[in-house]
Amino acid sequence: MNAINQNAFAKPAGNAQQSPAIELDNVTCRFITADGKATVALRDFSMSVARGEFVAVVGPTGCGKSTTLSLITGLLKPTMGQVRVMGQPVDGIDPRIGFVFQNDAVFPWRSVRDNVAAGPLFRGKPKDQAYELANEWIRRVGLDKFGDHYPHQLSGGMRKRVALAQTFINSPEILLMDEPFSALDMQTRTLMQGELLQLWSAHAGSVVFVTHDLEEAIALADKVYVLTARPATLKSTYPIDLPRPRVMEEVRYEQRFIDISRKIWADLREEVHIA
Ligand SMILES: Nc1ncnc2c1ncn2[C@@H]1O[C@H](COP(=O)(O)OP(=O)(O)OP(=O)(O)O)[C@@H](O)[C@H]1O
Repeated sequence: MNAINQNAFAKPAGNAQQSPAIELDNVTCRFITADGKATVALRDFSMSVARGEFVAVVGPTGCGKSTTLSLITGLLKPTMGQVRVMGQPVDGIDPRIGFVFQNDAVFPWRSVRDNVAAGPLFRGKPKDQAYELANEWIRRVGLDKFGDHYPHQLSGGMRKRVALAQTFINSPEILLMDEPFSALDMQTRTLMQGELLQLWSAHAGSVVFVTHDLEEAIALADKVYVLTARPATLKSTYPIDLPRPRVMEEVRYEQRFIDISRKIWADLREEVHIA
């Protein structure tokens, strides 16, 4: 992928006194299933993501990580507590938020170019401008030769690049990622992690990255949140003081990385066993 040094994330206006990008205050989220049973996914959970911060969320399977993202997007409302984005209570779908999920959100019947242009077109950009921007993003994610290809003609890693272009083209101030790379093989995954950091580091956006993979969380993030087994609440928070830029192929062999991994895993392991 080409080096990226232009703004993809919209720079938030204002100064350091601003509210955090995302705040969850004592949030509880309870689901009532069709047979009337209650499941508490999150309990009294608080989290704060600063503007420009890269936060990773880890926790045992089924604890409530994806639920956290759904609360930030406004797809779910908390049973108790408050969720704020840029200082305002969440109220419906916020166009400042972009998503990348495990499953590609590409339209299989559209070419790469049409997929990438879809966001700006939907937001009302004139067609020529939307396609000019799409071509620029296709180039930035290294898919110049594949603009006319369809998703089924691409590898998993290439489809993920389309997903990143589709998301970054909308200049999100907040990017929510739910195990975006977990379906990729190890090498492609490492490449994509590096590409994501390149995109993110050039901009002022905030990222919440949910993953099962503790090493991925540490390699990418400024801060790792460890959740408890369900009902999830915050178990601990770890600032990751590894210097940036980080080289994904090398960072996990550094002694500091190994020390941090060991510490967080000791914490996470207890919860995985409970789950
Ligand atoms: N819409 C829903 N209705 C009922 N229960 C739900 C709903 N969404 C999630 N849950 C339940 O809430 C709990 C938390 O789910 P969530 O998907 O947030 O966990 P997760 O930590 O992301 O899981 P995983 O690690 O397996 O991806 C699970 O027990 C799940 O079954």
